Amino acid sequence: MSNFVEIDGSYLEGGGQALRNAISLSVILNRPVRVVKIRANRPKPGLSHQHLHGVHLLRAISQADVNGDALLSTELEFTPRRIEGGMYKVDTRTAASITLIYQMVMPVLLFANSSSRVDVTGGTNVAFSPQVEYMQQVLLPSLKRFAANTAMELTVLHHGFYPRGNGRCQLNVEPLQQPLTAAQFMDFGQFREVKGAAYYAGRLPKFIAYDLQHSAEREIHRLWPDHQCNIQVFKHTPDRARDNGAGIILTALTSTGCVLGAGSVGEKNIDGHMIGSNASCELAGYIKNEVCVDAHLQDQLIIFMALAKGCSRMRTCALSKHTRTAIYVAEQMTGVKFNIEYGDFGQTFVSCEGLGHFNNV
Ligand SMILES: Nc1ncnc2c1ncn2[C@@H]1O[C@H](COP(=O)(O)OP(=O)(O)OP(=O)(O)O)[C@@H](O)[C@H]1O
Repeated sequence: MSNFVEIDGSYLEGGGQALRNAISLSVILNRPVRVVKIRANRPKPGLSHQHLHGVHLLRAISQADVNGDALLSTELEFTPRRIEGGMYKVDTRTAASITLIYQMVMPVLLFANSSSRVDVTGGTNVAFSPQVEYMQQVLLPSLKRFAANTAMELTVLHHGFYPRGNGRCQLNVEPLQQPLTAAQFMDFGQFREVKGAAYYAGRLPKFIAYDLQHSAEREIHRLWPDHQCNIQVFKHTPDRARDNGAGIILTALTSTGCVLGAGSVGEKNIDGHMIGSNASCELAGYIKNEVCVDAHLQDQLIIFMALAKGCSRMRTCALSKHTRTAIYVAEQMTGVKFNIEYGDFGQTFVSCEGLGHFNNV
């Protein structure tokens, strides 16, 4: 009889995230996994470059046996061994999202037998994935709640955009000395300030970044005239970004240390006003509802909640399909149960008694 846990990649969101979480948990728990119907709900189903690079990176880290690791493959079997820290390098030669590759390895390397450095070349700011600044400013500080002394450091050496990529980052991870502890994201406290950056690079004109800045600041000042909203405009110099790119990243900070993020990367014929005001409206929604976890951080925290020792809780906005998918994968892989409750003003409360997993290597 097969000892693979089977994960249905078409469940709800039906994108790459089910695969990423399934393989990460497979490596951490040392449980072979078979993922079927990979990215079934995407126009081009199966593994894309980003997913394949992530799978190969985790294969190297865990000396896994892998079947089905080819571009556009819709089924993958992954049998890991142990988690080896060390130096790893990936060159995607595309604009594949660097942060989504990191999303796959970050939880794994916390349980490695030594320190790690993962150097990835690809896209740093690409659509439908966390911008690298989001990972630095929102995800990493939030993960500190699971392990105050977690040493994860993300450095951007070069920014890269769609379609060429050419971005380069380094992620350093120190392994945990004890299990992750349950994290609480329940107390919003008081809204303090909004910070952000409107950036442009390559041959794009300056006014795009000013449009992004003005429209975002206008919305925040209109709603909270007495609060600080400081959005800096800057140009990536050619030594920091070779190609055209522009976008905005905003964070709202609260008195209890919550960090909420919103932002967007410009595409062809970018309308700075529209993107800037969409980002600030998204952020304003979180602040008004006093949620502690934004719509994107939700799904990114699930794997850590499932692994931590004790009951983690989050107060967030409506659950995304990504989050429900992450919960499905975490429940199948770990056996933990997530509890979901609804508040009166559109908040959702998610809690979970985690595994308290620890790799004693
Ligand atoms: N604007 C954003 N800010 C932060 N995180 C984001 C943002 N947009 C998307 N994400 C995150 O990126 C991940 C995207 O997962 P998804 O499965 O859609 O991606 P994917 O692997 O590129 O797959 P696919 O190509 O199948 O969509 C999720 O974790 C989501 O929360």
